[in-house]
Amino acid sequence: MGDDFQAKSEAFMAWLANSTATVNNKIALRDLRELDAGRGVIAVADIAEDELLFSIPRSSILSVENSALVNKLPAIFEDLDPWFSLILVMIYEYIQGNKSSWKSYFDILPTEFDTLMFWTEDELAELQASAVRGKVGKEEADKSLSETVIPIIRSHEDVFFPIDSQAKQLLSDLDLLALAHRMGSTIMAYAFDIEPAQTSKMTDEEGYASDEEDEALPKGMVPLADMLNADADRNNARLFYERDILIMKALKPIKSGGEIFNDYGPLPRSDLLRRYGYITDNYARYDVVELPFEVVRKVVESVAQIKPSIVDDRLEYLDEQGVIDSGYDISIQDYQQDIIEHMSPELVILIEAILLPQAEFDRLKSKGKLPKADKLTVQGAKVLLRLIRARIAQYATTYEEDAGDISNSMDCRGPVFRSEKRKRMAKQVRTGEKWILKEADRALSVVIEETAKTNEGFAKRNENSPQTGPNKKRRVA
Ligand SMILES: C[S@@+](CC[C@H](N)C(=O)[O-])C[C@H]1O[C@@H](n2cnc3c(N)ncnc32)[C@H](O)[C@@H]1O
Repeated sequence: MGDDFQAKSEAFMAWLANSTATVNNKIALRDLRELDAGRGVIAVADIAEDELLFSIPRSSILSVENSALVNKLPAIFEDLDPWFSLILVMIYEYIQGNKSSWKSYFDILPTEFDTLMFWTEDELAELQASAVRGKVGKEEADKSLSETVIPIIRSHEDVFFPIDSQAKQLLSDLDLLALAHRMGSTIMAYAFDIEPAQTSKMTDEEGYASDEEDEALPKGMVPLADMLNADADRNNARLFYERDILIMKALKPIKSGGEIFNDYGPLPRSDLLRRYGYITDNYARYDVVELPFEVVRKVVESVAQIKPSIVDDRLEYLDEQGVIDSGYDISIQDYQQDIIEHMSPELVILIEAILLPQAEFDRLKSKGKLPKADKLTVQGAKVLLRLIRARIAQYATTYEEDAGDISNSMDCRGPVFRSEKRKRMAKQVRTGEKWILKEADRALSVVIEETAKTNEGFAKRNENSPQTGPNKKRRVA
């Protein structure tokens, strides 16, 4: 079975060889469907650290810059963001069929996805109270694609549809919407942010760039570079941007037979599922639970010793100071360390600000100041504990109910039916989140008990600790 699959892989590699790409003969594109991992790149001989795996000319990248569409309709791209621009280019090139330079590449790109955008309501319900459900954005995507991409195609049908093709007659608006979703989801799971030949992008000392920096970069589909699967622990290759070519290099020695892995950055499993449609335990350490602002608000209102209108005033001030967010993350890690390390600093500030006596709050406000993010009082810890428990109660089942059942099937691979597989992945996500909440509950309870005796503030935040909370950064791909 799957000869078509193999033939397509071979045609793709032949197409690549016809460009000025170079591919090290120690690597090969392989069928990894038995591992439920589609295609992947493996080493067929031992590879040394820093060895070049392949290089792709910038001219082979499927991007706005390289597509004939930009010459035919330059004006449509003027105010269009990188996503919609690349979606349009991909639809255009796809519709050109054999006439597109990227035909062999399209032949190996997916037509179906397990990303959350394509899950049924029934499947999404298995995520229970995970905040990721609110991030799928299906309706918003339907609306924005229908209002931007489809009208552009319809008003330039002469350009988008080749005269001799049936596509114009055959593709209804609904078909175009489905095609736009397919291209959008391909971009989400496959595209790279293409750094210009001369980069001015700011990264921090760990090599992370802010989301804003990445969003500004044009997106492009980089053939072969996107055939690497990814793994947080087994990452052994990385793409480097040079003036005329992009180079994939080994970051460490790779043994013959080993898979070559990229890294998608420190993504919680919920986001891995949303963006890439798969999960592995190796990303569990990046899991977070979001405490939605509405839950925070309800809890602080219920515990505050002040009138609701005063709570509102304080929240307004906190908003001016940039403390209010749609949600606050708590992360996993090791609760032997200070619990406060794993809480969003803004959440601690918010809770402590609500608990302050009025005179103290007024004093801070008059100086434009805020309570310290590194000091949580016992009262603050109690509020946090209520918050954690309110969040736990939002999930339909308990950690214990879920955990027993997934222990032997954490990898979720193999020949299971698609819907069952999705539900099992959802269960892994929600169980990971419940574990964080359970650990936070345990750690807070211990700390409250111990520190209640002294009534001192506790849990100093280590100034050198990594940033947590809503402003997390992403590693440059
Ligand atoms: C950039 S592509 C990698 C190539 C892909 N396997 C293919 O056949 O086209 C990303 C997609 O590969 C799959 N994938 C990536 N890493 C994986 C892994 N470690 N295990 C299973 N699937 C993986 C996911 O479906 C993801 O959306």
